[in-house]
Amino acid sequence: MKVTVVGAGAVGASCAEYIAMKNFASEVVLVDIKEGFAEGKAMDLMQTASLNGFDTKITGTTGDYSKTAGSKVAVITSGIPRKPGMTREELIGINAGIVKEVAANLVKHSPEVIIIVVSNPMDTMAYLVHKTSGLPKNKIIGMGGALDSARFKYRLAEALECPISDVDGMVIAAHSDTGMLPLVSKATRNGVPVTEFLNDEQIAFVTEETKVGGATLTKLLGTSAWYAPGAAVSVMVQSILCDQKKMIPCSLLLDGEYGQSDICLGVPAIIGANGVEKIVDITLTDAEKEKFATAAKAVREVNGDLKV
Ligand SMILES: NC(=O)c1ccc[n+]([C@@H]2O[C@H](COP(=O)([O-])OP(=O)(O)OC[C@H]3O[C@@H](n4cnc5c(N)ncnc54)[C@H](O)[C@@H]3O)[C@@H](O)[C@H]2O)c1
Ligand SMILES: O=C(O)C[C@H](O)C(=O)O
Repeated sequence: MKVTVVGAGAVGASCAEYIAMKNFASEVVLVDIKEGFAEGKAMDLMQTASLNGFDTKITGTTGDYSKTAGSKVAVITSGIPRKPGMTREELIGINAGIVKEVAANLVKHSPEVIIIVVSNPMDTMAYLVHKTSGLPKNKIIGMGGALDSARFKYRLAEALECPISDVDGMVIAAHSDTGMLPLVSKATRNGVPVTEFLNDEQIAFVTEETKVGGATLTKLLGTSAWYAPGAAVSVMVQSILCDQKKMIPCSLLLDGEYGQSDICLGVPAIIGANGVEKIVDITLTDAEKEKFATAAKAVREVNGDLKV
């Protein structure tokens, strides 16, 4: 099955690379606006195929969406990333126009496509695609929670001084420095709540470092991260293409779930061949419910800046 990745920059190329390396898609089409850039990235990646042992065909195009026709999944990574000191929300002015136009082009050539939105501010960009693309709500999925949960597990393993494969945990709510909600109450090491091993100070550290995970990397790299974002997208694409029905926190259009409507926010969902198969309703503590509502309020304010 064919996957399109729009934006052949840092994140887009990383998505294509991880998808190809996992060998579950027949073709990945990279699209970029910069002349020759997607073609060059595709050729470079294809020259890793014999070395890395994959058969996925990677092609590139400068803006020719006819080459994306018949895509089962399309990933939108086009747009600008933040620089150190910026918030993701500051990117809305440039990225909203790009995301809206890209989504329209994708749907024109692949009316049945499932879109994964990556460009920031992601929750608002996912909402924009819902408002403008005409796709049903199960076919628009924002990527944030998969990445933020991976960062949560990284910080938990560091604090627990244990292998990452020992830990489990999930981050929901907004993909923003302040609106992320790492679910400490549900995080475990081999099924044992992490609260049995970590004190309040350690938990506060893990929580805060998870929330500012993207900002920390942006400060270190001078631009935002790409390896873990690409890997997170590849997990979501695989769950769709292989109908794995994995439970992944994603930014989805809510219609009463978690007390919110007409907004995209990170919630656990079953991701399979139909895109969003089901939003999973989990019990939150009162404090978590309050934080979820506060995150929703902030995202609503950003959504208010959209001209839709
Ligand atoms: N949701 C997440 O978890 C997450 C994670 C990492 C990055 N991001 C976001 O992803 C976006 C991309 O980040 P990056 O580091 O890859 O940036 P980048 O600058 O490396 O790549 C972006 C690419 O988009 C291309 N582009 C711009 N306008 C386009 C258009 N109209 N059509 C096709 N291509 C177009 C650019 O030419 C560029 O190659 C940013 O908005 C960033 O904030 C989100
Ligand atoms: O931090 C960013 O701006 C990019 C992305 O949202 C991330 O979390 O890595």
